[in-house]
Amino acid sequence: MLRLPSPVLTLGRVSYDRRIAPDTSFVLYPGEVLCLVGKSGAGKSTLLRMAGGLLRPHEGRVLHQSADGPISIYELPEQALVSQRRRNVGIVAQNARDTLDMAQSAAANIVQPLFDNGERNFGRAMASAQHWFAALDLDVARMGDLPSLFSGGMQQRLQIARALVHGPKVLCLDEPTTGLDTSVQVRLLSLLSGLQRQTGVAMLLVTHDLRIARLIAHRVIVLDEGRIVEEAPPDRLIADPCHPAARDLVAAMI
Ligand SMILES: Nc1ncnc2c1ncn2[C@@H]1O[C@H](COP(=O)(O)OP(=O)(O)OP(=O)(O)O)[C@@H](O)[C@H]1O
Repeated sequence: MLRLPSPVLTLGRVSYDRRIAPDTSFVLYPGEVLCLVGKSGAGKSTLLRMAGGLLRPHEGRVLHQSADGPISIYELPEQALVSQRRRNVGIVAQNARDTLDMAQSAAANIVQPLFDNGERNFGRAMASAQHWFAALDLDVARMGDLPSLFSGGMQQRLQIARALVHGPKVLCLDEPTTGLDTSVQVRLLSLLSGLQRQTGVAMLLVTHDLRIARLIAHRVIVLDEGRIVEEAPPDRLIADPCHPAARDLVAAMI
C-alpha cells in the first residue's frame, strides 16, 4: 500500500475572525507545490501568514515538521516560535520591501537568515550568498549593491535567495510575480520550479491567477470568502471547475 510521507505543514481547523472560516484545514507534503487561489479578499494571505508562523489563528492548530516530529507552533513561547519559523520557513512577499532591508547590501540581506540561525563564520556565509546569487541568475559582481538598485524582478529573486539560503522545509510566497512583465513572471516561475526540484523544499504559493498555478503547482486550493471551496490538481481544476468561485477563476484565464 502506498504510504504518504508525513506532512511538513498541517493546518488543523484554524480560523481567523471573519477572514478565515472555522474548521479550515489542509496539509502540505515534502516537495509539494500547493497554490492558494481566489479572488481579492478571499483570505489567501491570511491563511498563508497563519501557515508560515506569522499570524496566530484565533482557533485551531498549525503543525510544522521538526526533527522531533510535528510541533504545534503557536503553542510555543514567542521566542521559540520565532526560532522555529526562522529555521523552517522562507518568506517571499509581494513587495520586496516587506522582507528586504533596503539600507543593507544585497549580500547582507541574503546572509541574514544564516546569522539568525546561528552561523558565525562570515566566509562560509558569504560563500552561501555567492552560491544563491548565481542560482537565482543574479550577477555576483553586484552582491555589494543596495537592493533598490535592482529591477523589480531581480528584487524578487533576491527575496527568493534570502528565503532559501538556510534550507527551510517550507517556502511561503505571497503573489511573488504580481506587477512584473509577463516574460519576467514566466522566467521567475521557471527559476522557482527548478530550485524547488533541486532543493526539495515544499512551496505554498498565493496567487489570484490560475495560469500561474498551472505552470507551477501540483495541487490547488480554491478559497472563497475565507472558505476552502475546492481542491484539485491544476489541470483537473481548469478542465472541470465545480464551485462558482473556481469557474470565475477559470473564466478569468482567457
Ligand atoms: N488588518 C485587517 N483587518 C481587518 N480586515 C482585514 C485586514 N486585512 C485584510 N482584511 C480583510 O480580510 C479579508 C481577507 O484578506 P486577505 O488579505 O487574506 O485576502 P486575499 O485573498 O489575500 O486578498 P488579496 O488578493 O487582495 O491580497 C479581506 O476582505 C480583507 O479586506
